[in-house]
This record gives sequence, C-alpha cells and structure tokens, in this order.
Amino acid sequence: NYLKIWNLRVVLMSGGPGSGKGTQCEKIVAKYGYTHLSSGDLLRAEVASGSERGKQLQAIMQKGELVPLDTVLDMIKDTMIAKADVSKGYLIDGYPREVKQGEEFEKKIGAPALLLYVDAKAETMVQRLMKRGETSGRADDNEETIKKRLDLYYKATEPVIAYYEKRGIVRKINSELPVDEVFAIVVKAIDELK
Ligand SMILES: Nc1nc2c(ncn2[C@@H]2O[C@H](COP(=O)(O)OP(=O)(O)OP(=O)(O)O)[C@@H](O)[C@H]2O)c(=O)[nH]1
Ligand SMILES: O=c1ccn([C@@H]2O[C@H](COP(=O)(O)OP(=O)(O)O)[C@@H](O)[C@H]2O)c(=O)[nH]1
Ligand SMILES: [Mg+2]
Repeated sequence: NYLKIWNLRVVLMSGGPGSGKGTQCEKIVAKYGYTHLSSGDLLRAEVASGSERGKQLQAIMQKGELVPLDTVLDMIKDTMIAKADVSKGYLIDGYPREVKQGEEFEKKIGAPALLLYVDAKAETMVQRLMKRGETSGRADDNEETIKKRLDLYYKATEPVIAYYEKRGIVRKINSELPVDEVFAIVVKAIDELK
C-alpha cells in the first residue's frame, strides 16, 4: 500500500481560513470520488479523541498557530496508506501550510498534480468565519483566533502557493463568487488534467 500511494493522483486545495476549501472539497468528492483529507479535520479528530497528543494539539490550534509539520505529515501519510486500496486519488485540503511542509510531502509521498487556490478577500473570509462560528462549535472560529489564522496564512501559506506556481500547477479561483460558480471553475481545472 505504501507503494500504491505513489501512483495515485494528488490534488491540493489551498486558500485562506474561510475561503471555501471545505465547501469546494465536498463537491469535488461527490463528483470525482477522490479521497478527501482535511489536515484540520484530522487534527480535530485527534483532539476529540481526548488523547494526550490531542490536548497538546488543542492548545496550539486554539491560538491559531501551526502544529509541528511532522505530526501533520504522519497523519496524512497514515490516512493515505489506509485508504489506498479503495482510493481513486487524493484531495488534500488545507495542506501544506508552509513551504517546508510542501518539501517534506514531496520527499515522503510525491508531487501533486494540481493546486487549487481558492482566493477571497480578507474581509470576506473574516465575515464567513464569524458567521460559521455561530454554529460550528469550532474553538478557533472566534474573532481573536481568526485574526491570528489570517496573519499566519499571509505569512506562511501564501509562499507555498508561489512555490507551486513555479512548477505551473496552480489554478487560482476567485471564491467571492457563489459556490456553484466557483465549482464550475474547479471542475474545468480538474478535467484538464490527464
Ligand atoms: N458566498 C459564498 N460563501 C461561501 C463560499 N464557500 C464557502 N462559503 C461559506 O464560507 C464559510 C467557510 O467555508 P468553508 O468551506 O468552511 O471554509 P474553509 O476554507 O474550509 O475554512 P477552514 O475550515 O477554516 O479552513 C462557510 O460557512 C460557507 O457557507 C462561496 O464560494 N461563496
Ligand atoms: O497542516 C495543518 C493544518 C491545520 N493546522 C491547524 O489547524 C487549524 C485549523 O485548520 P483548518 O484548515 O481546519 O482551518 P483554517 O485555519 O484554514 O481556517 C489551523 O489554524 C492550525 O492550527 C496545522 O497546524 N497544520
Ligand atoms: Mg475547512
């Protein structure tokens, strides 16, 4: 199975907090049957398990900071391997968060075929997250943590996009548009892959 993951297509979904990554990923999974891995969801599952490691993660995420990159990469890799037999390809959401994470991913797993970059204005993202926070129950959907996530996104994650741009695999998509219009552009980008 470890060998098998090298042959499966990897699509990355990147964008700021609240830019619509999760929303678009759900639609991609329904249409293409890719295995969806959200690094944030994997981390939240570990927190929910109540483990010692989960407690440490909770503290980091509550502050809007980044979890050590090896922790996240190991979780992603283990999940990829576990699902390799039934997988048609992987859709990895919210990862990599920093250039170093991307480099490690390539060393241990392989090169992605496409990076979908959903882009919205900071103001839009904050608004969406505040609204989502009314019902999400996410400890990090509050004004103070949102601001930190946003700052860290511009500082650490935007350079990741520049890194993949050099390889010509980035498709930037305006996610200020209604969900279905954003998705139509996403579909085009995926269908162009061979
Ligand atoms: N108008 C509009 N709203 C959207 C769009 N995509 C997402 N939203 C809303 O914005 C909120 C955040 O979307 P998510 O898909 O959860 O965002 P995310 O990028 O996964 O955010 P994180 O989980 O914080 O990384 C949701 O409550 C959606 O309803 C879009 O394309 N257009
Ligand atoms: O590769 C990752 C992905 C997520 N996180 C942590 O998990 C939180 C939530 O991530 P998610 O992608 O769900 O939401 P976003 O911050 O994009 O709104 C982040 O703020 C980080 O603390 C992390 O450290 N590394
Ligand atoms: Mg999400």
